[in-house]
Amino acid sequence: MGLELYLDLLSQPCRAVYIFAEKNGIPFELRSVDLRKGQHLSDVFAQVNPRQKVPALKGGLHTFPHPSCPPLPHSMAILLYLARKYKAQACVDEYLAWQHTTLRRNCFQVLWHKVMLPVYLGEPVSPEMLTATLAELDVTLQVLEDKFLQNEAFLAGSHISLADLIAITELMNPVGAGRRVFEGRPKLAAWHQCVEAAVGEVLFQEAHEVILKAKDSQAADPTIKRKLMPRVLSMIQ
Ligand SMILES: N[C@@H](CCC(=O)N[C@@H](CS)C(=O)NCC(=O)O)C(=O)O
Repeated sequence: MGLELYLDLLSQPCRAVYIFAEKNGIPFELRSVDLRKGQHLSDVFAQVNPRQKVPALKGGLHTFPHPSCPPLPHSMAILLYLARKYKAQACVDEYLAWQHTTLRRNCFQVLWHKVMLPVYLGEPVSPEMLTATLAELDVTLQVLEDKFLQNEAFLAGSHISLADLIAITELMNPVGAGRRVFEGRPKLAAWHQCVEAAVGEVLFQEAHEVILKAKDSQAADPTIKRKLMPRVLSMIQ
């Protein structure tokens, strides 16, 4: 059985998995799961990932960890599985350990506070809350630049790695929400260019087309909104 990737490119972990698989020539079938239509809450998708989240990977797991194991539901597990199976693992553990509770959280909150809550779900966010969210992101971006990027071309040295892919797909959340994260940050801006060139402009743009249009999302249908709201609230806290 070949690999099946269940993705919505609105989602950062999905974009990281998608670019990684495409860039490394890993053969897979793309299964689209539209979060804004609530497709992740369908019974069919619950068979794939009982946690009802994307990304999810199915198939091709004959060596990891067992043929009958359930699909991998977590993007880090998927990326590490693909990296180990299909290419040498880069030395990025420190970055991965840091980013999940910092950059991931901040970028996700900026997208939701600036766009997804007010525009898509029609739930206003107070200016104080938005200011605090943006200030937290600024602090985290400074750490990304000073501690991880330093004066190198990429986060883990002179070659692109999973760390860069995960970080850039995170940063495209606030970019998609209209935040100019690279403005006034020449090192991060140069890194962005290096990562985009290494990924390839066409694939980079294709993977980010959805998030760059997130600002133009149609307001959610009330039935879908009712279904999504409890999960959204638990996700953005
Ligand atoms: N830690 C998981 C997070 C997955 C996740 O939160 N996915 C979001 C999209 S970014 C999702 O599917 N949310 C739908 C929901 O929870 O209702 C990973 O990295 O794969």
